[in-house]
Amino acid sequence: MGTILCNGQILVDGKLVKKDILIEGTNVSRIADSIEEAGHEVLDAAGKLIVPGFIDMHVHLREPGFEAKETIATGTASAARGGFTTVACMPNTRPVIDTPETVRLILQKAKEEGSARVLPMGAITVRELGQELTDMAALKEAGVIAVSDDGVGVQSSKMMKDAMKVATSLGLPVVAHCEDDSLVEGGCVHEGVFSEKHGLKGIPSEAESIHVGRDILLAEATGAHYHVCHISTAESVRLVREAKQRGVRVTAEVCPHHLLLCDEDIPGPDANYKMNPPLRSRRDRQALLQGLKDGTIDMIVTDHAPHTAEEKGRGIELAPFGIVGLETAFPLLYTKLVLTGEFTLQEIVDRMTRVPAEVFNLPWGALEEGKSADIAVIDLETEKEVNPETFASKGRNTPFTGWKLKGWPVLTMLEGRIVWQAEEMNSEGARQ
Ligand SMILES: NC(=O)N[C@@H](CC(=O)O)C(=O)O
Ligand SMILES: [Zn+2]
Ligand SMILES: [Zn+2]
Repeated sequence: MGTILCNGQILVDGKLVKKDILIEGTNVSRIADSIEEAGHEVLDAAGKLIVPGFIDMHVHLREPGFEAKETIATGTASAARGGFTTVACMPNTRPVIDTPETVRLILQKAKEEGSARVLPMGAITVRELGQELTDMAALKEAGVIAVSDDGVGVQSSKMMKDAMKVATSLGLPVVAHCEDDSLVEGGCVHEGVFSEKHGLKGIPSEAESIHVGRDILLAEATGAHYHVCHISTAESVRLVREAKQRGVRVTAEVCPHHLLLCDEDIPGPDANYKMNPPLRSRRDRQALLQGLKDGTIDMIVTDHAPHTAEEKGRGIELAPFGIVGLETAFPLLYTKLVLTGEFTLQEIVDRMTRVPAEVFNLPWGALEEGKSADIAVIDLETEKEVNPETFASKGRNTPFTGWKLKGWPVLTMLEGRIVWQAEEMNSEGARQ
């Protein structure tokens, strides 16, 4: 017996079209105007949007080592609630994902307890200390899909160049957290209007852009696929745009919070507005929107970075950087970028499905007959307030509390298995 998702709307060349979808086993077996076949479970998706499960190439699941912040079980449950079926997890765990054993542990846990598919990223350097390259061949063999020292920048140009050479020989993208430590020196927010007003140490834009520029040159020299993490400055966007025009293999991701907020929007010294890179200026935010629009920035990721309430309660200077994002990403983007007319629904969905799949050469991100039944069903009508108490994530650290949003995922399917289902999506039973 399969499942028929009936009467939902799918995106076809930018238009919403009503279709029935038959899911059998782990795959989509048929998409048609109407599927009347008897003997299947029927789920009524009337009026709902049906999209491929979202792919998030930048998530912190925190396990092993930081289970008070998040676990593979809670982080992937959070993903499922947000309509994500595939998440790439960053290696800044304890231990760092720098050995095949840790890769295997994560894959095993994800298989046993996960509500989303987990793709581990391996570290570039041992313990992310920037001193010695990891055994990338062994990491790849164990299942990593890319390498990254996310959480810190690779300070040495020589180390980064060597990393690119090895990664390229193995076909692994180099995913870079771009941050020059010598320019950061204890900053906690963007160096700009907010830092000045509150007398806080700022993080200048060049701290990021310098690495982007350096790494583009290194990618050009080595032929590496270089991917810029959480891009946040106008200068970084310009550098990526120019590099793409010259044919360098560079791709980039941006987070919803950088697209929707700037430092002027921070109401006060609240650690829920503290993340790395920080919320930049109004001009930077405009450059990110433009970069996403024109394809300079390829994809949207959350950089879901849960921390405990105790950690985030230490004040803006002492609290760790990071905010959660999986459960609010699509509603934020839909309400603030699609309903406002700045982006089309197709543009936003593509940057969360098809594009990350293409960039990282993954076989998911499309809703097609014969493909994996990774599906998100989304209610575009009901407005709800963001309430962190309802999150499946252990993290409550979000600046979006109380925002009134539409576009909430109500059902998520991973390889044909329902991994999140809002009450309103209860099955009507088998069709006779
Ligand atoms: N983005 C953040 O503010 N924090 C991330 C690290 C990172 O993504 O660089 C974390 O691990 O908490
Ligand atoms: Zn980072
Ligand atoms: Zn991160």
